[in-house]
Amino acid sequence: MNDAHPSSAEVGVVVVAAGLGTRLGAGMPKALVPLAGQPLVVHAARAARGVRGLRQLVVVAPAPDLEQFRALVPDAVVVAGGAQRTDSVAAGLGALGPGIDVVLVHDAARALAPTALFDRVASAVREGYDAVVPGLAVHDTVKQVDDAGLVTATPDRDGLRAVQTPQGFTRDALQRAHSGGSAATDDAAMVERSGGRVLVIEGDPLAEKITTAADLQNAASRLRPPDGATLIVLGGLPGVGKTTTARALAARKALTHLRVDVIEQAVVDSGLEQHPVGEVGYRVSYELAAHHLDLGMTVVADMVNGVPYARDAWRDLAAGRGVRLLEVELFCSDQDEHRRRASTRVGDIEGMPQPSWEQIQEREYHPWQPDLRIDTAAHSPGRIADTILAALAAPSSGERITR
Ligand SMILES: Nc1ccn([C@@H]2O[C@H](COP(=O)(O)OP(=O)(O)OP(=O)(O)O)[C@@H](O)[C@H]2O)c(=O)n1
Ligand SMILES: C[C@](O)(CO)[C@H](O)COP(=O)(O)O
Repeated sequence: MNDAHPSSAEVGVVVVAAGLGTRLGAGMPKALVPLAGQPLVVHAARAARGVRGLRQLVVVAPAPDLEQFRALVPDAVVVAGGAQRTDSVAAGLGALGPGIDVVLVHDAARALAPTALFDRVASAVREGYDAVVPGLAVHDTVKQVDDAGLVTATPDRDGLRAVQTPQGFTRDALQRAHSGGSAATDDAAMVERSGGRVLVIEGDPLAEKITTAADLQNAASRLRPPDGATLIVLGGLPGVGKTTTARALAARKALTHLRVDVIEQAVVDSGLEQHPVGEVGYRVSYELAAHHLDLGMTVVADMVNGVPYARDAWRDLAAGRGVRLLEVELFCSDQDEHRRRASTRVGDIEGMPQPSWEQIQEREYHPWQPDLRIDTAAHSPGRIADTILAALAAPSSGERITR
């Protein structure tokens, strides 16, 4: 084991997407093949982009298609790959800028690997390993055979793991392994050969590789939303009535109410942070929302959602899971009424500070184009909930509505 990396280590992710996809046989590079309406490389980049401490995203694409990949993943450095996967990883590694200590190498073909897996791998590298690889236990008995098919060994399957990506490395270890000029079907094998210590951590069935048409179908069925799963994103300044609206919705329909204040106070109570806790509440909300959407629940995200980053994260999450998204902005057109609400409201979460009217007015809040804008000065909470449920029942028209 190497000396532990500081937890502030900056992460670079290399998504290798330069393969031809011969076994899939889609008539185009595999990373461009659509899954739930978006190319595999877009799914893979979305998950990679969420990893904590990301400094740079590199996508390695087939040489003739660089411009197409640049348009699909505009925030990535896109470089041309080589004939073998190892060559493509080397090209990606060469494109990484300074200040990166931890490198994650990921197959675009493992398009559904979740961000949480990237985070777990990166954290384990920071604990001080040269390489960290996610893997799943092998359930079949595996035989080793010779060229004639004769069995030469039956390894104990308890000691076997089928490994996945993202695979994580200290930058030094990965560069050392690649400088040896050898090749392998995964980069961890090269680190093993160069004497590095490689840790296998628990993988994720979602990170399975899409190799054949049947794999693509399986991935599509994982993404197909259970009937009715919908993400309702509420947004608006503190005191406009988001939580009241969410409660009115919950009284009418079984749903998951994700209230960021509850999460933030729990984090503070745990002693990990103090108010204001930064983005942790939002990040926990994204993960919980994904989990509940996968269970087929409708989820109401109740938080200010004032900045484009948060709104984009919700959009990406809904698109990635193929669920309907309804963005609802609540506002209070009557300033006196808004101020009255802000100054008279009694917090129902012990320990959670209430923002003052001045703090509310200074809160960062960018103009938005949601599906629905509702004036809470003009409608009762019950009426607002009914309006939102009516919008859910209607087929999505793409029209922006203000009430
Ligand atoms: N020369 C190569 C070969 C593979 N890859 C990438 O490595 C990952 C794993 O490879 P695989 O799933 O085998 O993809 P393909 O090589 O495209 O598939 P096939 O062998 O069926 O052609 C994929 O994301 C693929 O794009 C790459 O970047 N460069
Ligand atoms: C890196 C890898 O995905 C780990 O399972 C795998 O080895 C890639 O192999 P492929 O032959 O390029 O699909």
